[in-house]
Amino acid sequence: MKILPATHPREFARLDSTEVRSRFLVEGLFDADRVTWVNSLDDRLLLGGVTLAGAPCPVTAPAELGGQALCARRELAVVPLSGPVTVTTDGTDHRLDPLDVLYVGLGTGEISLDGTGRVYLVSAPAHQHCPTAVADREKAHATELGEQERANRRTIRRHIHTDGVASANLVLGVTTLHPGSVWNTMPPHTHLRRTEVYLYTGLGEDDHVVHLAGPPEDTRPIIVADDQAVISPGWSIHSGAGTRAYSFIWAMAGENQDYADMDAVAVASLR
Ligand SMILES: O=C(O)C(=O)C[C@H](O)C(=O)CO
Repeated sequence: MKILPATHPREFARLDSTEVRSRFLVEGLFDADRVTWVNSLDDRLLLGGVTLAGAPCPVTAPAELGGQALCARRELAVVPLSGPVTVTTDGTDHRLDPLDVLYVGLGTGEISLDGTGRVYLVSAPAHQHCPTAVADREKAHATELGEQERANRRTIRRHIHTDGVASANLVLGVTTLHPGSVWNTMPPHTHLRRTEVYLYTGLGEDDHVVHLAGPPEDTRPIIVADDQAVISPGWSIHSGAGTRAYSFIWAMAGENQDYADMDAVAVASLR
């Protein structure tokens, strides 16, 4: 498993683009038939992915977690990027369409995936059990944001959050850009109290997102392809412009679960 240690924000400014990519960009998550894991030591967010080909695929903990079951001290979100997919948790089946979300609570034993298509996994440490539940796309709390003139009209769906499917730590949702809009999260923000990961999807082979990362006064672009993720430590902005409309799955863990706990950054102050 690839492990991504934390980076000091002052060090960030000295990294070249290869080094920025190797520390913050998560690629190659969707191998066939077996889950690939990447562990960010920022808030111990564990990111996984697999491409299912019609056979059951167990979701087990990477060896580096110390030999216990994945949800022995963690919770998990399962998000099919294509599908449909059936997730079985301790003998119960949950059917998910693309961009539905299954929350899997602390203490769950056996987890397996079946179906076809790519499945994204996000796990965070948990200290209390919350019930396993489907947070489907149609029932998610949805907010419309942005303006056509700023090319940033988008729908933000919150799936795992304080007023929706409850969790101990993880907060997760899906933002979808309207056709013709390309900017997400601009004006940007930071939230020192939480790490956030964006997994961009729906771009196709030829389109990319220019994701902006780093302290607001010293940002760097990261060119992101379809089904790749970017880790944003609490000190980093996370915003991007695509070469077309797209969706992204945002997932956070840390000190609180308050979606609105953001430190806004003025566009004019960005460097
Ligand atoms: O488009 C947006 O704006 C977002 O989706 C913002 C994310 O939800 C986020 O960054 C939450 O901290």
